[in-house]
Amino acid sequence: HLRHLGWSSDTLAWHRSYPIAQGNRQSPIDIVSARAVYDPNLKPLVFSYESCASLNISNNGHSVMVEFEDTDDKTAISGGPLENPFRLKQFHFHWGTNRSQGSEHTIDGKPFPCELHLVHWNARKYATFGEAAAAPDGLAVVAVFLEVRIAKIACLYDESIFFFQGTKAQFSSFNPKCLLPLSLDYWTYLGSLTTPPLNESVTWIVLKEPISISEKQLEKFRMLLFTSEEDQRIQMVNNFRPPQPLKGRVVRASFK
Ligand SMILES: CC[C@H](CNC(=O)c1ccc(S(N)(=O)=O)cc1)c1ccc2[nH]ccc2c1
Ligand SMILES: [Zn+2]
Repeated sequence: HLRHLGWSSDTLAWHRSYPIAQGNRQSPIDIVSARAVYDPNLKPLVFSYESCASLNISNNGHSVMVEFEDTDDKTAISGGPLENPFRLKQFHFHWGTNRSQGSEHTIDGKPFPCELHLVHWNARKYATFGEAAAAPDGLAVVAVFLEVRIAKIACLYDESIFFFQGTKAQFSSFNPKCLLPLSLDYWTYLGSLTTPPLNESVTWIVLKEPISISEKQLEKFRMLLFTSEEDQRIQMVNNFRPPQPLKGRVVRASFK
């Protein structure tokens, strides 16, 4: 369990095994809204999540993840900065020990308590997710901020399953459309995976409007564990990478 010195200090050591951690298009970043450039050529985002084929929900050791069947474009995103539809592979979350931290991207230096990532891949150009994850235009991840309000989102957390790393349970026909805010205004920039191997293969699409989560639901995430059954228990919290240098990249906005 020593490997869990705490995610945030781990992230500072990642460059030893993954030198790309100090690359030119790393994620997440702090989005300075005044420096984002409005691009009138950016198209609106289209989420075709109608027929949802969610497969399972699992604790993969660094987040809680819902995986989808991605053998065709039935659950895909198109439009926005993308040339063609990208297929939804999985979604997962990043959160903190308390409300003052947890998200990976920040807006004008402000973090949110939680951030949802909807991970899509370019199945028009690449044969497998793994292949797409290694290509500069292979992945598109939609980031949605979650803020704590007395509201509640569709309960994702099925009490009966996973505390421990490696647990997985059947979780069918969950439609992630209910995880999207009303406004689809977004910022977009070229970046990377925020966990090793940190591949620089992600077109990031960060929605401006957050959705609401209840404190109770956030507490449930914090009950998850990084560790497996036999290990000494370590709470899965603060599984977020801090903002990385922009290195000259421009963030475009789909809205004025
Ligand atoms: C290439 C990495 C991949 C495992 N990692 C991910 O899929 C992933 C996805 C999204 C994010 S985030 N937080 O940026 O949204 C971080 C990591 C991965 C690793 C090994 C593999 N073997 C076959 C396929 C395959 C895929
Ligand atoms: Zn993520």
